[in-house]
Parts: sequence; structure tokens; C-alpha cells
Amino acid sequence: MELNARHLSVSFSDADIVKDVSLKVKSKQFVGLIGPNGCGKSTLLKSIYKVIKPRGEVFLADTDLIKSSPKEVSKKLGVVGQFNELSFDFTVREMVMMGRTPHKGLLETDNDKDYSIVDEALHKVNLAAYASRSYNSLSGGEKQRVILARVLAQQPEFLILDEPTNHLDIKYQLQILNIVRKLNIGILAALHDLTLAAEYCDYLYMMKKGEVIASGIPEEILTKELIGRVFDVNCEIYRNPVTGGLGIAYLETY
Ligand SMILES: Nc1ncnc2c1ncn2[C@@H]1O[C@H](COP(=O)(O)OP(=O)(O)OP(=O)(O)O)[C@@H](O)[C@H]1O
Repeated sequence: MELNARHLSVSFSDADIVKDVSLKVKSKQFVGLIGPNGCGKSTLLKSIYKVIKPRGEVFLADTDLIKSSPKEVSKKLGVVGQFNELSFDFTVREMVMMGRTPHKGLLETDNDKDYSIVDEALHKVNLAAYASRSYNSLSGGEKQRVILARVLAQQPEFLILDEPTNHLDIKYQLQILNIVRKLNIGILAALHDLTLAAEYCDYLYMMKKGEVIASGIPEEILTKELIGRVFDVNCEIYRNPVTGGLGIAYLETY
């Protein structure tokens, strides 16, 4: 299932935050969105997952995401956003069960299949023992994993992740990226850790001040020149001698 965003623009008052951005995620591709704080990554993602109405168009396969209803879109598109606070308290199991909502009729109750999908999702993120805990009592990283479990229970065909590894220690950063990669569906993810972006992404879009200024495979984008220009950090790129992957040695800020 391919995502096609064409000529997206978002303005707040008179400030242009996203400026004529076009991007594509091919079927089963893991695509990263990178760029400094405030460059418009979250705003761009929100305009794709319907929190903000942009100018331009967004298609997920043949579905026009801007014109379709939220319920229709939520059958196909899963989202892990940046902030996961709740005013009302739910248990962890109730939170994850919400992932089943798009697949159910108005008065349809949860059935055995829903319970087993929810149990499996909790198990995958190592939170089976937390099922009866209050969501609001969890740490930031635990909340993040509950939100991922909810998305897994939703069984989406495409995933948008906004800083999915925020709050997570290194084990869970790797675990979450491995879990979503194994889903084998298209993924568009805003990521701050450039080394993880290099390791997990098939393709990258690099943003600065609301615009995509470069796109390509990680080796083409994570260069000394582009990182310097976009993040104002001097660095050297090397091959990690242990993993063979791309390494970035940060030297100083400009
Ligand atoms: N509702 C809004 N009204 C006014 N300005 C906004 C609004 N939402 C975002 N902005 C501004 O738009 C700019 C881009 O914000 P956005 O959250 O998209 O950046 P980001 O690249 O995701 O940043 P970060 O890496 O810090 O999460 C910021 O300057 C932000 O203050």
C-alpha cells in the first residue's frame, strides 16, 4: 500500500510551516523524516493523518485521506504520535482494546478474537503483566509501548510514527523499531536519531524550515555536508567497524 503526498502546505496565522512538500512511501518501505526541532516534521505528519487539514493531496493507495472519514482512514492507517497524555484514566488493556474500535460496528462488543489480538499485542511490547495497571500511572516509556500495542491491535496497513523512540531506553528503542519493521507494511517515521534512521530506513526525506531539501537512501542523505547544513553540526561519517553500518561522529556545533 503506497502513500503519496503531493504539494502539501500548512500555514498557521501568517507563518508557513510546511511548504509545498511532496513525498512517497512505496509499498512496504520504511521511510524516515529527519530535520531539526521545529522544521515542520510533526505538522507534516499531522496533515497526513488528518489532525490538520493541509493544502494539497494525500492518497493511501486509492483512498483520498483528506476527503475520507476518520473511521474509514483508521481501518488502514495506524499512528503513534509524540504526546500520549490522557485526561481520563484507563487500564492498559482498555487502552490497547481501543485499537480494535475502527473494525467494529456501533454496538458491537469485544469478542474472543479482540481479546486474543490485544493479548498478543501486549505480549509483543513486554507489557502483558501490566494489563490491569492504570495507564496514567505508567512511565513515559511504558506509555509509549502501550500506544504501540494499541496500534498493533489496530492491524493497520500503513503506519505513521512521530518520534516513536522518544522516552525509550536503548533496548526498547531497538525493540520498537524491530517490531514495526517486521510488520512488513509501509512506514513513515519522524526520527531524531540519525544512526537509527540510517540503520532502519530504506529512504529518507530531510527537512529544513518547512521544506524537503534532500531525499534519497541513507548514504546519500547522511553526509557531512547535508548534516552540517541542516543541523549546524560538524561531523564525520564512517563505517562502523563492528556492524558495517553508517556511523556519525559529531564534532562540534557551528
Ligand atoms: N498550532 C500551531 N500554531 C502555531 N504554530 C505552530 C502550531 N503547531 C506547530 N507550530 C509551529 O510550527 C513549527 C513546526 O513545528 P513541528 O512540531 O511541526 O516541528 P518538528 O519538526 O516536529 O519539531 P520537533 O523535532 O521539535 O518535534 C514550530 O515552530 C511550531 O512552533
